[in-house]
Amino acid sequence: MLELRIAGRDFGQPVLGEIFATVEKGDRICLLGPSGIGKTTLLNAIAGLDKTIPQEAVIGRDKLRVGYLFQEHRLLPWRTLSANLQLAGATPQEAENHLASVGLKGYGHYLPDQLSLGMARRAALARCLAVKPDLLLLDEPFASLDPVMAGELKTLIAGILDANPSMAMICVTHDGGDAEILANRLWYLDGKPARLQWDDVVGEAGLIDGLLGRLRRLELADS
Ligand SMILES: Nc1ncnc2c1ncn2[C@@H]1O[C@H](COP(=O)(O)OP(=O)(O)OP(=O)(O)O)[C@@H](O)[C@H]1O
Repeated sequence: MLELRIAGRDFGQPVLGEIFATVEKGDRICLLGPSGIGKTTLLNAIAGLDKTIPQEAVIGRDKLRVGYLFQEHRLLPWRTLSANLQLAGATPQEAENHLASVGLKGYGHYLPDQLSLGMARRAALARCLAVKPDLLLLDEPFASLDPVMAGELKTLIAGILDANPSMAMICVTHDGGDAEILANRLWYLDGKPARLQWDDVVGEAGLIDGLLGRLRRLELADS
């Protein structure tokens, strides 16, 4: 459904090197890698937000609806949640339904600033759903949430993916444990410039244990 042929990206100094990969329907990819290595840069390139990356570098994106959950909620602060979702393409009823599906039933008339961090993150996720995405891009969706809220959001996202088996997801995370719950595939970005050092399908418990073991050893080596 998507083919990446990204030649690279630099910001004065090289950040991303060549990135070659494909994303198929139903792929649930967790994108891991050291802090500052270029994970958000790669997500922006995939989303088409980085205008320095030629369109031909991300083949198939023009046919896809993409929902992007940024690190900040990026809801329009002067519009209600329902109005924010309607701007993304939902009808008023669909907006209510999407909000209910993320545990915000009855909050359609709230303004983003009236929400807690966790609620705002879920409202932003509802806005992603309003796009009816083929591809969901999540940039550290659990960052800054307390463990209970993070756990609830993880379960919510896993439920959304289970209910939409053809939807693909790429989720940036620092936590290999997230991958155990969400991923059927792992990307590991590293190097200067950064490349996908691993692109592994998670088929069996043993394989994911092996991958997470490798990751933990790298984390230990880093610290
Ligand atoms: N707009 C920009 N202008 C200049 N440098 C940038 C810009 N965006 C990113 N960078 C640089 O590119 C590198 C990669 O940044 P990026 O945010 O993609 O990393 P990351 O892996 O997502 O980091 P983290 O895990 O800490 O969120 C960093 O050195 C960053 O300073």
